[in-house]
Amino acid sequence: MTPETASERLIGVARKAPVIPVLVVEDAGSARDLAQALVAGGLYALEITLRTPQALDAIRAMSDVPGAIVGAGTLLTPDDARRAQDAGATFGVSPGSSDRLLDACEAIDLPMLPGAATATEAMALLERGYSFQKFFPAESIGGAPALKSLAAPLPQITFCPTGGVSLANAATYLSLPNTVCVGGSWVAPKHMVGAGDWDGITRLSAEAASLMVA
Ligand SMILES: O=C(O)C(=O)C[C@H](O)[C@H](O)COP(=O)(O)O
Repeated sequence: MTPETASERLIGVARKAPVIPVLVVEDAGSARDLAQALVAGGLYALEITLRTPQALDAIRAMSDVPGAIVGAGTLLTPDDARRAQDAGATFGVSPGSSDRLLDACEAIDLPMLPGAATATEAMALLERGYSFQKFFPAESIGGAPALKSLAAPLPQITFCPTGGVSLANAATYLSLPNTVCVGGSWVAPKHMVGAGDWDGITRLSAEAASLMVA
């Protein structure tokens, strides 16, 4: 899959809801309930980070939840991309990018949302064909003002800011012309997942889903 096609497809996915939950799953046994709770609130694209031993099993468990569009985050290596796809991930997300990782995702047709933190990184990804990028770690590299500044010289890049985004600042990002959605872990807090508070997570999901995109 070409980078152009990957970005186009993922922007389509990103437009389905203003927030992509970033999930760190410790217990694959509750992954299905978690995905159902988020989808019930109106968030469909889910990013399961490959940061826990249970992540691939969680992707497997979530991938047949009706309405869920399951992706894998924290993809760092070609092997990560292959294992995530084998488990059922339909897209990949990375905090940054490397040629090896992007080559692998293109070769196996896994649409990829690669990360950029500077104009130079964003330009390199654009040169390769990725017009949809994750802006990471959003809050600590200048937040919405920094992302707004990138929109002036690079209006052809659309971003999903992630890292430090919360209900309190998401609307500011979503009002930017170059932001189509945000990523964040706040919709599935560890204590609520641990307690199996699925109604509570559906409420957080619905609150996030009602945020307006400019
Ligand atoms: O794992 C990845 O692929 C990442 O790039 C990092 C995540 O996007 C952030 O850790 C989410 O940040 P918070 O919403 O502040 O918890």
